[in-house]
Amino acid sequence: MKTLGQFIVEKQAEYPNAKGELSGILSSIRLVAKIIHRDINKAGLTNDIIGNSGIENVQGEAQMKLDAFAHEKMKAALISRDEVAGFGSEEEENFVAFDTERGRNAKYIILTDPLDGSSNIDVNVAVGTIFSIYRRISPIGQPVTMEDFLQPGNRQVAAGYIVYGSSTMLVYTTGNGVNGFTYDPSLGLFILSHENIKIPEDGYCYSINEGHYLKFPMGVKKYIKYCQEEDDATKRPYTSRYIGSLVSDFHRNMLKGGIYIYPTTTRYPNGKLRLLYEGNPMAFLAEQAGGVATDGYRRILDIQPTALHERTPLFVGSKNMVEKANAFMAEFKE
Ligand SMILES: O=P(O)(O)OC[C@H]1O[C@](O)(COP(=O)(O)O)[C@@H](O)[C@@H]1O
Ligand SMILES: [Mg+2]
Ligand SMILES: [Mg+2]
Repeated sequence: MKTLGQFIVEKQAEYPNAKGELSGILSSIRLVAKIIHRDINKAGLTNDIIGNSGIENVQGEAQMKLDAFAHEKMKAALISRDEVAGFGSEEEENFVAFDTERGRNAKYIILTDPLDGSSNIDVNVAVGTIFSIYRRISPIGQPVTMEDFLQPGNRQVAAGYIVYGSSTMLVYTTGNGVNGFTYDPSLGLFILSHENIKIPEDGYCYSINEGHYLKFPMGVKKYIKYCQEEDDATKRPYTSRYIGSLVSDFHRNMLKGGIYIYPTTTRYPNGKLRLLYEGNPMAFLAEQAGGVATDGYRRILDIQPTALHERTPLFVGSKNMVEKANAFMAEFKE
């Protein structure tokens, strides 16, 4: 049995010239995971984190109480770190510069989706937390600026997610592979349970909200038809699996193989998912595990962001499946 703490000490050399700095941030994220795990597991008993918060978030979506709760816990945990200079969140319109002596001299910024899968909170279906870490590019000694947050995903130094499912897991990368840790509430520890995760090159399911089918790009329609036609004597059909939490669909596909697609739709002409705290961290993790992540045409990690909450279509998962879907997108490029 190896705890997250022991693993971090053992892998210190992996952190890009950040001896122990990233480990400090990860230990704060681990703390947040424990708090959210504890409160999610009794959510049904209280009204503190069930239901809408009563406000609309910057996305124009009804914010759930747990969205706000998770956001506050992440912010509180990170603002107290010597290593963190600022914070960008799905739940806050602008980034937050930690404008203190400590914050101005800190080296890293964090982007987060504090609670992913909000539509599932009240119905006891798995949800998650996503984080993405960059070194700042603005000069040390000053408050961070928007340019620190608008870096392409290929500049991430770490990324990960927590999935609050049948068990709570923390899965992250620092650019040297992907490792998964399962939380043992009886010990209060995250234990290494999935070392060096590699996503199968092919998989068994596609995760797409087919409610938008009629408005999907032709390439996506053709890919869905391809998945269904694969059902013959030699090959099991691809199964449709859509949980409605990116973290949960992504995590299953990481372990079993599969593809998650959220393309452009009428309601989301640029796709629904946000590039900075959903697309980029998941793309970094997928590539580190041998998978692929595109917007249907371009590598997600090469996209130059222009706004904190900009959205992107997302095709992510098993190499062969994403490449096949991209081939259909190219064939029917509109
Ligand atoms: O309900 P839809 O349109 O299928 O969208 C589901 C997707 O939206 C999301 O819930 C968006 O994330 P948030 O819950 O953090 O806003 C993803 O987790 C999920 O994959
Ligand atoms: Mg989300
Ligand atoms: Mg969210």
